[in-house]
Amino acid sequence: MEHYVAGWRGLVKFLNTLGSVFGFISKDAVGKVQILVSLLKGEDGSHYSTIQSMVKYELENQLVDLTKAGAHPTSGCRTLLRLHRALRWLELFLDSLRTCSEDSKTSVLCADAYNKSLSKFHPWVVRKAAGMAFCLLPGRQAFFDVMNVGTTEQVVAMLGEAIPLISEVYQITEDLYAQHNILDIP
Ligand SMILES: CCCCCCCCCCCCC/C=C/[C@@H](O)[C@H](COP(=O)(O)O)NC(=O)CCCCCCCCCCCCCCC
Repeated sequence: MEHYVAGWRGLVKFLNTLGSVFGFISKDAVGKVQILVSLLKGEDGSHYSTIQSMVKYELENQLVDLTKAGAHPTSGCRTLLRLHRALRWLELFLDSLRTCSEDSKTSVLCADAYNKSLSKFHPWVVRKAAGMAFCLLPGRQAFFDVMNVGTTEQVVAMLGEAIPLISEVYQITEDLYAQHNILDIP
């Protein structure tokens, strides 16, 4: 969990460098990261050291709203699920950045990745706002420059190393949630 949270903090930091139009996205992600940190640092923190132990603890103690929103709007399971769904978007987006041609538009790649993943969990108004924000993404080269990794080849190589790790984390979480039937927490 500590590493999961640290990873998200790094992503949010990067997102913040892209400008204030992404503020509403960053704010939501920060809020969710903050919920997980509070659980991890709270008095029941020992149960939150791994995603597996969190799921077990919260389910065994009825700390999750399973069918309709209720007493536990900020459960660890619900909160992490929101970030988990966003991780799938990230995986698709980074993979398209890695393999795209020089003249590809990041806004289109980002919107395609979003439409294939996270968008299905969002209401119309959020989808619209996200679509508008995507249009303001820097172009491919400028985007690579802010990543501050080096040449395009170095960025592509870094993404080639990072994406399989993101996929692995995504898959482990997805399998765990599927096994406990908690992929639809409201
Ligand atoms: C680089 C471009 C960044 C575009 C980000 C794409 C994701 C678009 C997400 C739009 C979310 C809008 C904000 C509102 C979300 C919430 O309604 C919704 C549901 O929560 P609720 O059930 O508590 O209400 N929240 C979510 O789905 C969680 C969204 C978390 C988004 C985190 C995005 C982090 C982006 C990190 C970018 C890093 C790029 C790295 C490139 C090297």
